[in-house]
Amino acid sequence: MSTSASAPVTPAAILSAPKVLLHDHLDGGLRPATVIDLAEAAGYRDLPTTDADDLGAWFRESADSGSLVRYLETFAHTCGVMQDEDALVRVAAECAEDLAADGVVYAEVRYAPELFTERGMSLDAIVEAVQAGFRAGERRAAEAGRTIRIGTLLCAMRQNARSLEIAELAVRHRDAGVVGFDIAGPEAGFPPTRNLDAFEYLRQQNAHFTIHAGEAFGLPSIWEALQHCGAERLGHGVRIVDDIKVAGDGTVHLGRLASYVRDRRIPLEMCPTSNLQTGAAASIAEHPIGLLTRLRFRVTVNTDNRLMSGCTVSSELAALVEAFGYGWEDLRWFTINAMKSAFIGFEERLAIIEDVIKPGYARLISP
Ligand SMILES: O=c1[nH]cnc2c1ncn2[C@@H]1O[C@H](CO)[C@@H](O)[C@H]1O
Ligand SMILES: [Zn+2]
Repeated sequence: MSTSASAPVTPAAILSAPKVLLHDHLDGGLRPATVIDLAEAAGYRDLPTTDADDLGAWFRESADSGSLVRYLETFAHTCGVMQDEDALVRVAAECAEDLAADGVVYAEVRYAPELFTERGMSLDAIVEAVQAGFRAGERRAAEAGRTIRIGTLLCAMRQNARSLEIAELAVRHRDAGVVGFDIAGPEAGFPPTRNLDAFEYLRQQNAHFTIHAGEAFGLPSIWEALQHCGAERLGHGVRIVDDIKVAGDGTVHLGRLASYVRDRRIPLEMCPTSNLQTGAAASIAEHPIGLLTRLRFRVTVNTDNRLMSGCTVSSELAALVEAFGYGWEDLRWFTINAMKSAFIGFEERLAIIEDVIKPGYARLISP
């Protein structure tokens, strides 16, 4: 709860607060005008419109389908224009700039390299281009007075059978800023255990990974991700509420899996607006993030796809403030939860918490 001496928790004040983002897709965060420019440059002719405002609205409306599978169809157009080095560098640089402008101080941004090979780029060249773009964007943000650091996660697509190859790619580039691995794409019908060899390899390599689980499918997916695959974090993980019973008198009972997730402090990369669009939750007020926060699960707040969901970290936090009445202590808690759960080293995480996050919120809590 905010104290009387604190700054009011307005959207503008939230924008100024330091924030941490763990779950954001590079190919779900392009500027609409950039999609149009890149389509023009590459001779990509399938865009539904070449007006930037209309295109932004088209992405938001098309993704608002109530189904993950249909939500994912919109990525054909972003991936369609991300097939050469210049495009990848530009998209990654703009991503870093846009996140910095939103007040994000540390972000882990993910994408699936296998989706950018249509015009012949190699997987290694794709990773190098995106890394170069992130570094350029960090420099431009610094010139504009904002410090941001971006770590990269490489995704393998659940429906393809390339996860070991992508896991090896992630390990090959770990000293250049690839900090982890993920599997993404349609969840139903593609359980995480299809990729056991990749997860086994990553564990042998002391590498980090998260898994999209408990979004479009329920507890078995979360259980497999944790207990068969060894995921350190859960992408979304919202369906963990299926293992929590709240009685009429308010008494809460956690099943064994929910207890495990809370006891082990497994980070939940929650993405409220995205979940409304894919049908995983009916409204922000009814989103399980309210209950999970109250029960002190390790909740983090994320964007998933800024283009398709028309959101930023600040707007997601503002929506939670409005729905649940959160104050600065709650927003700081989400932010520190996220920083503690990042895939960079302990000392680096601690430095951002002590030198950036805590002083940033202290200014807002007692100005
Ligand atoms: O919420 C999600 N759940 C599952 N897969 C997703 C989600 N958002 C995006 N992608 C998928 O991840 C790929 C790599 O970035 C995207 O191309 C999209 O297909
Ligand atoms: Zn996602």
